[in-house]
Amino acid sequence: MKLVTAVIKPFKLDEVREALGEIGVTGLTVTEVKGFGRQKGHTELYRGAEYVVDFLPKVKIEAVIDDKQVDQAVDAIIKAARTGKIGDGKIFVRDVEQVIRIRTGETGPDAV
Ligand SMILES: Nc1ncnc2c1ncn2[C@@H]1O[C@H](COP(=O)(O)OP(=O)(O)OP(=O)(O)O)[C@@H](O)[C@H]1O
Ligand SMILES: [Mg+2]
Repeated sequence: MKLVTAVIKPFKLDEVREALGEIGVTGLTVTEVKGFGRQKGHTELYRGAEYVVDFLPKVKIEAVIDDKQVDQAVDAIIKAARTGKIGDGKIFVRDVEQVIRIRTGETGPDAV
């Protein structure tokens, strides 16, 4: 199992959620976050130097996904979240050791 974390533009949340739903992703956690990438959010020129003036609002989506579906999920996120403009976001993929469904005690991929 992998944890797929995507930081995206907030207005793309619905499209990404739908795209993940279509490929059978069963659960998601969504958090409002702020961040910056290579352009360092809004930048401002002051005496010839660029200064960071803000973090930009983004939405972070976290989904634990069976290994077999990870590539499909990443593709779906890219397709739904991409505008082609700067700040479209990033996707991080990490290994997940264990998942436990609290109600039933199921573990591993059955609990996802
Ligand atoms: N290296 C990173 N580590 C953690 N979070 C990051 C990293 N890079 C980007 N992010 C998060 O993703 C958001 C969107 O990043 P963004 O798409 O601007 O990346 P970028 O590398 O600047 O690409 P682009 O040139 O397309 O804008 C940031 O606001 C930040 O929250
Ligand atoms: Mg950027």
